[in-house]
Amino acid sequence: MTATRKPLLATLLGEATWPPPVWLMRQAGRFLPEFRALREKADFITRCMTPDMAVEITLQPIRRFGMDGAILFSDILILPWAMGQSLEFVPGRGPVLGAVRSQADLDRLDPGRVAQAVEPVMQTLRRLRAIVDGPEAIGPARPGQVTLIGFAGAPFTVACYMVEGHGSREFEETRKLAYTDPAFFDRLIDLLTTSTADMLCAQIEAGAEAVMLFDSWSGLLPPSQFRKHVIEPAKRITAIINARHPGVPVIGFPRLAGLMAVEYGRETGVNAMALDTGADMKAVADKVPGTLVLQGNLDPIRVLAGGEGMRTEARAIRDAMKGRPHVFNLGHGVIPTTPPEHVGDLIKTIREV
Ligand SMILES: Cc1c2[nH]c(c1CCC(=O)O)Cc1[nH]c(c(CCC(=O)O)c1C)Cc1[nH]c(c(CCC(=O)O)c1C)Cc1[nH]c(c(C)c1CCC(=O)O)C2
Repeated sequence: MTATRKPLLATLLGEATWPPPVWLMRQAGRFLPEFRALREKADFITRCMTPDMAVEITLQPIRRFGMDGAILFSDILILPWAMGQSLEFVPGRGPVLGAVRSQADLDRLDPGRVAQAVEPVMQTLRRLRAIVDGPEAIGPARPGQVTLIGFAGAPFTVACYMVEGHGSREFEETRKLAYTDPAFFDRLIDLLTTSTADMLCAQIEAGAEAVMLFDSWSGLLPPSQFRKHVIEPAKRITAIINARHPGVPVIGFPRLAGLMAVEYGRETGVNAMALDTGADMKAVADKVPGTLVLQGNLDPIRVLAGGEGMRTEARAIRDAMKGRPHVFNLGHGVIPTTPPEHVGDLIKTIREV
């Protein structure tokens, strides 16, 4: 007797399932009216740190659409916050942090306090795992079908926000500092590499069945810096996870990396690589090992636009990946103004085979 495996987990472990499993980056978010309703009640960090709320927000999209994956509701900036960096999410502006630009700034942070600070997140995961593996169906998702995904920001992307102190298109201060004070920048990346690996392992111990490493700004780096600050840390984090939790898949997302994504996919040891909107999935598939699972990569604006154009493009991506392990997703997060019906239509389209 073999238990029916969860489609997303099976795919992340290398099985070519058909139709492909589907979930969407930022599926738990502002495009859902039920998310916006909870948003009135508490600020963002409180929502992340209150298990009742985080569990609810994680499950909202599953109840409506029955995606194959439930991604933990949290944020990549919870790690620096847990180390003691000041963090505020300012409506209309995004995250604002007390910039860390010197060794003295770094010395004020304490990785030793992370485990305790993120304990509510671990409680959220324990509760979510009990729910996804419980006897009750979650909306249209069948019982036992949903895979629980944990995540963290990759060291370079988290360093971008830590050093810059806010979002940016170019992160000039961060990239300049990597050149003017490489010793400091290397220590920051090193600290983030070990603490990110620890946090992802803790998420797995709390119930995450797969983990994703978001490197949203990796594409800003030239190849030599990309190898040093993107590929090397991802390789170390994956090796630590593999050693402590063999068999738990790691998804890497080197966003905007262009051709360097191929090197990332070949060298980091990740089980799966998420591709951004600009990548030609088929062309990448031809250049990486057939065992590397690919995830992606419909343009989020296609989902905003909806209609036959969205369905045609979604089918084209799905069908081009047939026969190889593929997780259907977007090339970046769901746009907050996306009509929820478009998301429902997309999930139905992927599964219509
Ligand atoms: C760079 C980055 C961040 N956070 C994240 C990334 C990497 C992915 C990407 O490139 O989008 C990752 C993230 N952020 C959030 C999740 C939760 C799970 C999910 O994907 O649904 C995940 C996986 C919730 C969130 N994180 C944030 C929100 C919106 C805050 C709110 O509701 O007030 C959500 C739902 C806030 C956030 N968090 C961050 C920014 C820049 C912002 C402000 C901009 C924005 O609002 O989108 C940092």
